Parts: sequence; C-alpha cells; structure tokens
Amino acid sequence: MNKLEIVNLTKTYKHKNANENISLTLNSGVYGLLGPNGAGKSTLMKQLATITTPSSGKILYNEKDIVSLDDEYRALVGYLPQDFDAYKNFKAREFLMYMAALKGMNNSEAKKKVDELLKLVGLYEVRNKNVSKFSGGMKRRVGIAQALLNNPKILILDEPTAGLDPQERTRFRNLLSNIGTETIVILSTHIISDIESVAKETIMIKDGKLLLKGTHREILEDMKGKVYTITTKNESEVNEIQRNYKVVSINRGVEDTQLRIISDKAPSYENTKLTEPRFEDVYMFYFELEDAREV
Ligand SMILES: Nc1ncnc2c1ncn2[C@@H]1O[C@H](COP(=O)(O)OP(=O)(O)OP(=O)(O)O)[C@@H](O)[C@H]1O
Repeated sequence: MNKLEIVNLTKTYKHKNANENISLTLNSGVYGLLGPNGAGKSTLMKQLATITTPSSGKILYNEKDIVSLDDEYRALVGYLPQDFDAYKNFKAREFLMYMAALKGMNNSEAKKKVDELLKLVGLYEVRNKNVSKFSGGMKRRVGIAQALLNNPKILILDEPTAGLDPQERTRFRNLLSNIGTETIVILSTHIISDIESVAKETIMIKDGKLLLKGTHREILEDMKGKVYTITTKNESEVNEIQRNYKVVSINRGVEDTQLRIISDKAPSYENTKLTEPRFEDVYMFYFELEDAREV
C-alpha cells in the first residue's frame, strides 16, 4: 500500500487561508498540481513535505498520521522546493554526496546512487563542475536528483520544469514516467503540457481551495459543449468577442481571424463551430487569461 490522505487541510498565514479545507486521496502515480500564482500549491506541498505544519486538518500515510510517523515518514519523502539552490561552492557530485550523508546513507551506497542519479538527470559528464557554473535548468536537475536520493515513496516536486529547455523537459517527463509506477509523485507547474503528458490525474486549486481532481479524460469530458471557434473578417466583431467572452486564442490569418472561446451558450456569430475541448481551454475556464498565455 502507498496511500496519502489529506483530510480537511487548512493553512492560515495571519488572516489569510493559503489552503482551505483541502481533502484528497493519492495513490502511486503522477499527480499534476495546477493553479495560478498564489493558489496555494507550494503551501500544500510544504505541508506534505513536513516543512510547515497545518493549522488544522491532517495528513495520513497508509492510515497513520504523519505527525506520529515523524522521521519514519520523512525517510519516505523526496522534496524539490520551488526555491531550491544547491550550495554554489560544491561540485555537482560533491553536493549530492553531501545530501546523501545528511539523509543517513552510507558511503558506498551513496556513491552508487549518486552516480546512477547523475546519469539519470544527464549531469554525469559535468559531475565535477561547480554548481555555480550551471545553467538554471542544470541546477534544477541537481535538485531533482537530490529529491530522488532516498528512493522516495512520495516525491514532491515544486515547479520541477521551471527553467528547463524543451530537451530537458522531455528527459524529465521520461524520467517521471519511470518512477511514477510505485511512487506517489506530486508535481506543481504552470505548464499545462507537462501535466498533459505525464500526470495520471490533475488537481486544480484556486484561492487555496480544491477546484477539481480527475483524469485528463474526465476533466475534458466536463468541458464538452463549452468550447467554440468563431471565424470572422470583421475587426470590430473580434473586439466585441474579446470583450464578451473568455478568449483562449486568436489566430489572425490573411483572409480572416479565428477566435477560440469558452462559453456556456452557443454564441450567435455566423461562423461559429462547437469544437473538442483541449487542456488549455480547461485552464482558461477555471483561471485567468494571463496564465493561459504562459502555456
Ligand atoms: N510564509 C508565508 N507567510 C505569509 N503568507 C504566505 C506565506 N507563504 C505563502 N503565503 C501566501 O499564501 C498564498 C499561497 O501561496 P503559495 O506560495 O502556496 O502559492 P502557489 O500556488 O505556490 O503560488 P506560486 O505559483 O506563485 O508559487 C499566497 O497568497 C501567499 O502570499
């Protein structure tokens, strides 16, 4: 069994609820945590990683409260914080060996694991280079490697793909699909395509509250009948549509302009077509345009 239960979790900072009454059950597999800035993703992850304690509610691992499991629980967790920064004066391998020692691994076990992970994240060739010389994406990969040192049963990754280039992102996705089978992986991101390709379920939060949790297919099913394309040659119509609807994208062609919009009711413009929802539409439906544009 590998089960995390989050029960009515609330975290209050001063007078603000960063998380409010969140209840979720998670089993092995990859979960994508999606939400705009300030939604409460990092706060939820910090509580799962025991970096911060809940104001109320509880977290159970295999039916036991993680507070009472204490170090036994921590030994099962790998965590990549959002603001992860490897100690700059360390070389990559040296840093991972140091982290392995902190996690209580013996030297020969650590050497084997560190080299394995350096290869896995594609940093083996540069293992003896100073982390300070690394790009943002390479530093992130060091962070991912340190989170994997103890073969975690629960892997918490706060924006793991921030700063990764497309090639690094693909490598990361492949890596995740290999570890996801026996580990509970929770990853937060603003990048919808990360979630589309690796997550078995998506958890969406906004203003600290759980909006929905479901498989890709379930979430898209809910959006059916709400996404339309409108094609027009009339620029004032384009402006009017932008004022009145949630617009996911605008394609300006030579002849005409096509808008992709979200609406509960069919718009009455001449060239309107109901279309199949995509994940970016879901994001747009629940969150705001500025975030959707980051995709
Ligand atoms: N230590 C803290 N003290 C006070 N308020 C905090 C603290 N940490 C988070 N908050 C507030 O709690 C809310 C949720 O923050 P959190 O960092 O969890 O969001 P997030 O979804 O991870 O955002 P982002 O995508 O920008 O990282 C925000 O309003 C934030 O300002």
